[in-house]
Amino acid sequence: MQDSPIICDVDVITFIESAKSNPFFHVLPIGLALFSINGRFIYCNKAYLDMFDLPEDVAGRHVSDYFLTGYRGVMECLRAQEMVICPSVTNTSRLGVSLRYPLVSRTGDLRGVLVLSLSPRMGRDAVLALMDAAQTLNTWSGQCKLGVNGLCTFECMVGGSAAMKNLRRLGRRFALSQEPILIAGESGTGKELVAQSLHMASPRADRPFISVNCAAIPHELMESELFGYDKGAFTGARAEGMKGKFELADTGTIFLDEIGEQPLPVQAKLLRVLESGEIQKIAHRGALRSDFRLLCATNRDLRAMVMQHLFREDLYHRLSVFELVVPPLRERIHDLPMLVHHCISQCVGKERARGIYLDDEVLRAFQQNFWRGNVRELKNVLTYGVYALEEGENILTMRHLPVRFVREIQGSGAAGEAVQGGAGGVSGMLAEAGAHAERKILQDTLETFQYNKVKTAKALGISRSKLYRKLRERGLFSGHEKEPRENAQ
Ligand SMILES: Nc1ncnc2c1ncn2[C@@H]1O[C@H](COP(=O)(O)OP(=O)(O)OP(=O)(O)O)[C@@H](O)[C@H]1O
Repeated sequence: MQDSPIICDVDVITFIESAKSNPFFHVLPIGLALFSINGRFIYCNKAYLDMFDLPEDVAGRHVSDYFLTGYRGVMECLRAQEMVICPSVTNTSRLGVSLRYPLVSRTGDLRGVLVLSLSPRMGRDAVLALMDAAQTLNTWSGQCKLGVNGLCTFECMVGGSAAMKNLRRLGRRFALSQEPILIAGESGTGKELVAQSLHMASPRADRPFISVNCAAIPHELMESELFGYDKGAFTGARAEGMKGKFELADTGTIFLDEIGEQPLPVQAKLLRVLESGEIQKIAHRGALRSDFRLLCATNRDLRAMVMQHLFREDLYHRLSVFELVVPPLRERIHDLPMLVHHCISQCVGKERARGIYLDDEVLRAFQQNFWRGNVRELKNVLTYGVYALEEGENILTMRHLPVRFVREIQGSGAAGEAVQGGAGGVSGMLAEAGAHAERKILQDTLETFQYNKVKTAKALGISRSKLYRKLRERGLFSGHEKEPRENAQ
């Protein structure tokens, strides 16, 4: 797979004439379409027509006559002259996954767009595997592009670990439903990116995405922000009234970040909106309807909040029909090299990033660090490090990293081994190698059993409490879950 344009010497018309008369294109199970530089259909094979239920005489019609997101995809591919992957949704709700390549002649002239489409009905697993492959290649080639409206997509989210693959796999499936999704995970793990990716993988991808950070809104303003108000609602209100976020999200998605920060009275109103689909705008006679899809995120333990009567139980159950847990960075340390590459590229551009390396000591320290601030912390440390490089320097060493970060990892037992490197002679090196091997075994077994601690402990032949102890020693414990009592199995 490549992101650069496909260079074609073959005349597009000649290609179409031979495609039309070649039975191979009629039996090909992959949808294939060609668009002109104005976004008009030039050619579609049978699989494409069937997949999207298009008429046989579609040639000459514009992509926007039939497609919602597909339209934006083709036009973005023409504009940016880069590969664009995102779902194709027709205005009759037929769904496929499409890869769009710009066709450029040797002299650099844009000739059109070649679209390859796969139908989820052809085998969802095959479609997901293809999208994962595209994602991995995109990340490594530094070509990770945001979606057509600047939002992140699952293909752009960096990470090839089993945990991230599982997150993407479930996310793409859940995205197709209309039910709310609760995104849980520590701060800085990428919950907001997951929310954007869910929207982009949903049939509403071309519709509004309204993001609300509940922690940033004072409690007394929350109701008016979410549900809006009519003119003259209260002193200090805008004379013309204000649309609430739910109203703005009509036909699209509303994302409530830090949902755990909602005050109880607003939680009650939220539940009513979810159950009835009706919004009660302040000082408005009657109710308004809004067709929204709700996504929420939290870094708090909502179940514990329910027990403490800080979060409504009925709302919790309504929100958590689908729950996606974004794993902390230390539980997907295999993603570290990819993320490092991605963060440095974002900082200095992909050309310069290719020449920047981490020395072994830094790499070991990174692998063994607890990463309390997750990807956000990694990004900050690398940004500091890259700017601390002197002109002509290419290798990031410990002396380029923030003093606070270095002190922290020197203070933590696990990372101490990393920072001191082989300074402890043969026995130090053996201890380090042993710790490294143990960490790898723990990590691999956790991934094999999808982070199920009971199964992992059983497979390793140790008690659950010993497993937790080992995870903590090797910097793999998320601290999110409750630990079993000593002797518990
Ligand atoms: N898988 C990823 N690929 C690329 N960048 C990522 C990934 N995960 C996180 N990031 C980056 O890390 C930073 C934090 O991500 P984000 O804001 O989505 O986290 P969050 O979990 O919503 O945090 P918070 O709970 O504090 O709101 C962002 O700069 C984001 O771009």
